[in-house]
Amino acid sequence: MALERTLSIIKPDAVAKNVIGAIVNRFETAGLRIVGQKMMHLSKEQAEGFYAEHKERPFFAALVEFMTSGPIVVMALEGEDAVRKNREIMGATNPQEAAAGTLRADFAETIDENAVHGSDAVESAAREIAYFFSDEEVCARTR
Ligand SMILES: Nc1ncnc2c1ncn2[C@@H]1O[C@H](COP(=O)(O)OP(=O)(O)OP(=O)(O)O)[C@@H](O)[C@H]1O
Repeated sequence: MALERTLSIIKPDAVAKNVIGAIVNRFETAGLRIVGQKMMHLSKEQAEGFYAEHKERPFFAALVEFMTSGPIVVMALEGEDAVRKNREIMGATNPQEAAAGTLRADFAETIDENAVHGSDAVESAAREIAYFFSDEEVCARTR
């Protein structure tokens, strides 16, 4: 199985609930390693740029408003099959449909405030990691 990297975001609702550590623990327990991490408060332009593929969707303005409502934690995660594994740990986009024991089942209530983001493919992961991190900010785990 391939060693991959993926982007994870702990969204403003989960940061406000003070569950950063609980969420990080799920990733580490599943064997994913953090290779980049920072807290940011996105500007409107940064949030619009990140979610540009959704700009024609009816929920776009609300999504940007939510993502700029407070700080987030962005992480580059590395591991075997990291993209799929991260999405499995997150659960379905709509927390009402998320499997028991997933992050969205445990830490989110609604589809518009759903605790976490995870890249959906290796290609989008590379683009999304580069959106938030310079090369120097992503560190190889050498020991
Ligand atoms: N019908 C909707 N109503 C409100 N917000 C939505 C809706 N669909 C998606 N969103 C918001 O837009 C985000 C991006 O939607 P997308 O379809 O890419 O879901 P996802 O890939 O599961 O989530 P993410 O990209 O955040 O990991 C969702 O996480 C959610 O916050």
